Amino acid sequence: MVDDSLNRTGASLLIDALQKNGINNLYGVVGIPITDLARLAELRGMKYYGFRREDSAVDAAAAAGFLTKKPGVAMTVSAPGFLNGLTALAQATKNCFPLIMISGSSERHIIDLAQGDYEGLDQYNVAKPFCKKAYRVDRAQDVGLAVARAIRTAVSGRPGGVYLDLPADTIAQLNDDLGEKNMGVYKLVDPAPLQEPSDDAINRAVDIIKQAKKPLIILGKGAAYDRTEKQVQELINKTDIPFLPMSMAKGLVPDDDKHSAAAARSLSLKNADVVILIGARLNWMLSYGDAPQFNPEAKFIQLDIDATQFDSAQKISAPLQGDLTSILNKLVPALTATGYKVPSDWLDAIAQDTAKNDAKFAKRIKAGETNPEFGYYGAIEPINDYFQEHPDTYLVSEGANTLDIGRDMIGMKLPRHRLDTGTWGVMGVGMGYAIATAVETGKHVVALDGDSAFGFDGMDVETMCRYNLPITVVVINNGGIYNGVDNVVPDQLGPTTLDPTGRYDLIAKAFGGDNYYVTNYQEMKDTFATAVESGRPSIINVQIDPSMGKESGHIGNLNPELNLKPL
Ligand SMILES: Cc1ncc(Cc2csc(CCOP(=O)(O)OP(=O)(O)O)c2C)c(N)n1
Ligand SMILES: [Mg+2]
Repeated sequence: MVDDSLNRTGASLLIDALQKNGINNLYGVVGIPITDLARLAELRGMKYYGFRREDSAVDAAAAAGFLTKKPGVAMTVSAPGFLNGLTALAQATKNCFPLIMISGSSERHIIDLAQGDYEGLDQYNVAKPFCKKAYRVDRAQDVGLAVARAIRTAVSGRPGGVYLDLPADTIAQLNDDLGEKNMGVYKLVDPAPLQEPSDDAINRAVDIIKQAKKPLIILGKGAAYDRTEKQVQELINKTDIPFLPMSMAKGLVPDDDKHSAAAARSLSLKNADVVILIGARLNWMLSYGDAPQFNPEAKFIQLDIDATQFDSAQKISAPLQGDLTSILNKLVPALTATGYKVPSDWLDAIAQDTAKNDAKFAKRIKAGETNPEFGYYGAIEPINDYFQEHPDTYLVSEGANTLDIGRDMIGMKLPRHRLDTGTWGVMGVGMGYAIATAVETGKHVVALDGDSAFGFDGMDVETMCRYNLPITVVVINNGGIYNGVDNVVPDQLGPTTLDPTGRYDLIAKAFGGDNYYVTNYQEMKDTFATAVESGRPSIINVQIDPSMGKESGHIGNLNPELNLKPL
């Protein structure tokens, strides 16, 4: 009798269930009790990517979810490993990225009697506030169903993070309760069912838009995630309605499309009389839709998969609930059938403001090429030039000034090619996001980091080198969080001070990657394409002047100012 007991273990059933549902990449940090589980996954043909810290691994799985629309899957050990992954689980849920975080855990009776297990923690209950749903699977026979539930929960409705609690006992437990044929593992049917809005809802929205004198479309990362580029481009081309992309929606419509209002952001928000939110939430990033940023008379139309997003901060005059593609497949023909076109004076106003702001920005960029105090503009212009020539390169970015100036300077032409710190502005997502992007797409990835941001997960440069991934990390070193000079007590290290001349690039060299060090525009211009085109893991350390950078970049207004006077 062939001993097929391994095939009936919880571990084997977990791997079968993931593979049967088209999931073949695992991101994690092993240890008790998941090391053999990871080995078995590799034996069964899955690709396991081992990281140096769990938040990077879970961030990687989250980015995989955003890029593929299938849940990314991360695995951690119990307690400390689980807790390290929790920030990334919460971040994925906040960003609506589909993710399943699986953590080894303890037997219920040991936890519930507080008997003090090795790395014992009530993870199932700790996880609940930080994810869309938490599930615990105590019996091997339930593993197939647990994976099915986790996948469906992660991708259906508003996507997000799901926690799957996997006690050590379940991993090795044999499933003797089901027939040889049906081990409880199956391929889900329609994990994320389409949801269409009613005709009434569509007509209500059309009636409002066709009266609009100054409409504006705001594209959120939800519109990028749901692959709405075809419908959105048609909507814009047929009506001429101008658009504003939020950062991870950049490229859904090419940033250089003539309908972009990005360079006239203030004017377009302040004057729009109808604002059409497509997968974008009226949260802090859009000043909750309040004046003075927005027109107090503006009417809001919102397209979202989750009705609870409506009226989160403003009255929504035309709520459209459903998956964005289904909504747009009804809305676009209904609106274009009316023959509606935006009045030319609105387009002219945006075009004039765009020309004025673009001219100012161009001057700042030009000056950056020769500024003796080398700064962000001279450092990032070569990156933008490269992306205009090679739009199928992916960009991951984090930092404050580095993030904000990079977002304004680097035009994207393709959807889902930019990932960044998202709704929460979490530092330390860069390496995980970059590694998963390289793994999932096979394309060249540029990770544009501030020196502080890079410090959160820089050890995963070793991971990037170990898998020999085509990632070019650009560390903009201004010697600090925001800059290297804001110090209130002279001659001592301040709260935002970092090493002003540190050589972050040598970290790549330490692990077999390539390293570059630039101190001016021309050196960056000569170096950047070489590094990316090499297809090798590398770090470019860009040494800029420590005086460069504002407190908190473009969101300094959020800081409670104490108006301190330096000594
Ligand atoms: C997990 C977490 N901890 C702290 C913070 C607070 C923060 C926001 S931005 C930032 C780094 C800014 O410095 P950097 O050098 O990266 O960029 P630059 O402006 O170009 O100098 C920090 C620490 C956040 N957002 N997340
Ligand atoms: Mg910095």
